[in-house]
Amino acid sequence: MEQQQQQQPPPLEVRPHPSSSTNTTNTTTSTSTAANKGRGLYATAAFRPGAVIHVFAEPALLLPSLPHLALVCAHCLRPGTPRACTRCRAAYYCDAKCQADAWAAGHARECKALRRRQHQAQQPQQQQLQQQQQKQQPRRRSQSPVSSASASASASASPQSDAVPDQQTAPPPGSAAAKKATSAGEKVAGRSGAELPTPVRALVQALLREDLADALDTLEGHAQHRRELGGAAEWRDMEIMAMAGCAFAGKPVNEKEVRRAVDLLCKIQTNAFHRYDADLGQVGIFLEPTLAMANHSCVPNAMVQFIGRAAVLRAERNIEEGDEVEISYTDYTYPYTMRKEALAQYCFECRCPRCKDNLNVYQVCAANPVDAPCGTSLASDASAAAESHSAVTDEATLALAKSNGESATRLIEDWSKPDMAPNRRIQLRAQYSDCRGLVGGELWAVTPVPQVLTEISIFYAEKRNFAFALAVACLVATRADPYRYVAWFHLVRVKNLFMIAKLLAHTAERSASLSSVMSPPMRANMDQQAQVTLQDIDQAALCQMLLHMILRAAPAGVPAEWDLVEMARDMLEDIESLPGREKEMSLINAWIKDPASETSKIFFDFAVVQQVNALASLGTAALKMDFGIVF
Ligand SMILES: C[S@@+](CC[C@H](N)C(=O)[O-])C[C@H]1O[C@@H](n2cnc3c(N)ncnc32)[C@H](O)[C@@H]1O
Repeated sequence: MEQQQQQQPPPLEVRPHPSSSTNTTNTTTSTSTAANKGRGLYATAAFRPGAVIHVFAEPALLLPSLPHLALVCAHCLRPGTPRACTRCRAAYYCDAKCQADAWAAGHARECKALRRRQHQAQQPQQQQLQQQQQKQQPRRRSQSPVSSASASASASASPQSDAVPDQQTAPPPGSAAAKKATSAGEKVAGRSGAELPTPVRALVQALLREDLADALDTLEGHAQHRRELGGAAEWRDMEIMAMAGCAFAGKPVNEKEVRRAVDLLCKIQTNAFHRYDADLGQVGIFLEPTLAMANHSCVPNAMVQFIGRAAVLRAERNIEEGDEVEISYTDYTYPYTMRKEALAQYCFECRCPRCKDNLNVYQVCAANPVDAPCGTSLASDASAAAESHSAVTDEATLALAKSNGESATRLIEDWSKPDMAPNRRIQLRAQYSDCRGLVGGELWAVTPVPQVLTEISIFYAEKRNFAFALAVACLVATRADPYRYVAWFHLVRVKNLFMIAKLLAHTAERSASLSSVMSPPMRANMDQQAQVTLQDIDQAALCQMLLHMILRAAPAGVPAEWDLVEMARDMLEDIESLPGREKEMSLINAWIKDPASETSKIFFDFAVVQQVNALASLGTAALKMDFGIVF
């Protein structure tokens, strides 16, 4: 199926935004506005929410990020225990097939280039420092950073020697910018191929592979804008990386090459996707030239999901033929100013409805409903419920969502700094306390409340208090997720369903013994409530149905390769092999066969929606007792 889709041209057309006044291939000078978004992707067919628009199976660039080099396969980016390429030791693969495919796709040249640099990186540090000092002198007289690179290029033996700061652009010694610049130099100084920062590694590939450089040439990079407005230190970082890239790729480090390399870096920065893994975080970068034509909106009608090497473009809302297909470059549930900061790296200001009126998640949910087919959502009436939520109807709550959402998110980021965490429980209490205004206003879906609750659920699970972990996860899945991510198949929602299913597997197999840190009388009271709630629920049936919801949320045609689907299938096999569940199995099978029948709807509402909501209520009680805030 994947191959079939791959052979088909995408049902998409690349063309300039209707109100763009210039040919955007060359718009490198100014910040884009909504009226000048450059080119965009336009649908040549209609798509319903959840439909796969296209599978981009052959990325031009797919690269693990530096911290994940030894944790994911360099060819398919799947996590595991990959083995190193014995020649360069800078690429790891799951198996011989991935290695052979990667070799053919370009690693052959990269491997050679990286090995060529290996012995230089092993030079004694002292010797490198001496070289660096010798080369500093003449460069201080040069006018531009690029020409300074040119002056020293012929003498340059390693990327480190090219990383010497130019005085014209150097910030005052000891300033914050100077420290940053030094660290940028350190990023590449004396490193082996296996230690190259991800953008430099991407650049090396672009310099070695003409197909990739050609693809990048057609893309927007905002080089001039970045140079003029990005700040001298940032620009010098780019040049240092560009020089390192040239040196590693075996190119002359002269003005022309460095300028081209900086341009390529800008294009990579503007057009590459960051690939996230639920457990590992940002595992790598992905770039495909057609997909790179998709513009941004904070109320997007499409989303990208990564499966193995492929990027799957799916409709998030109804898309009609001729509509522009827009995706979100950042998490659209974050507060306005934080989205603005994140989007600044793409050199434009977003003017979507969410940004224009600084709407909260409930307002967006109420105004932009996405229908959920029967048996797919824990809150299929979320948009209707949002319409009457005080975050939509009451001015004071609206203002609270705006101001507290912003301030609490920034406070929580501060608490997440390593030196601010004396103890995990204290940290979580402080973070929950930062959310007290939002929780008091029943604003469960407003960032950072769901994020803090998810951390609390993980904390409970780590403490083996699976009942409370489950209850808090259900709170997120019912009171937050359907409002902040309106599409029932959104990855965050599906992952939270999986978290609930995994926790249910624990609570079902244990007697839900709870160990919280609250006072003994409270604990006794709470344990009892938890026990009663859990006893009332057929945990195996609930788990089984949640797993089937995950299977339904997978993109059609490519489910088998989706990690979540693989894990859900494994768990389902275990549950379905349990003896003595014939009655439950026949009900569940009827629901799977025809989820829209009246009996199935009643069954789903009772066995799933009501049970998860009962657990969510337990979650609010658990939070009050364990993380309660004295007002
Ligand atoms: C990945 S590219 C998308 C394709 C791009 N429009 C082009 O013509 O090459 C990202 C760039 O598109 C522009 N862009 C994307 N979304 C935009 C938006 N909502 N408003 C204004 N410009 C946008 C910005 O210039 C941004 O740096």
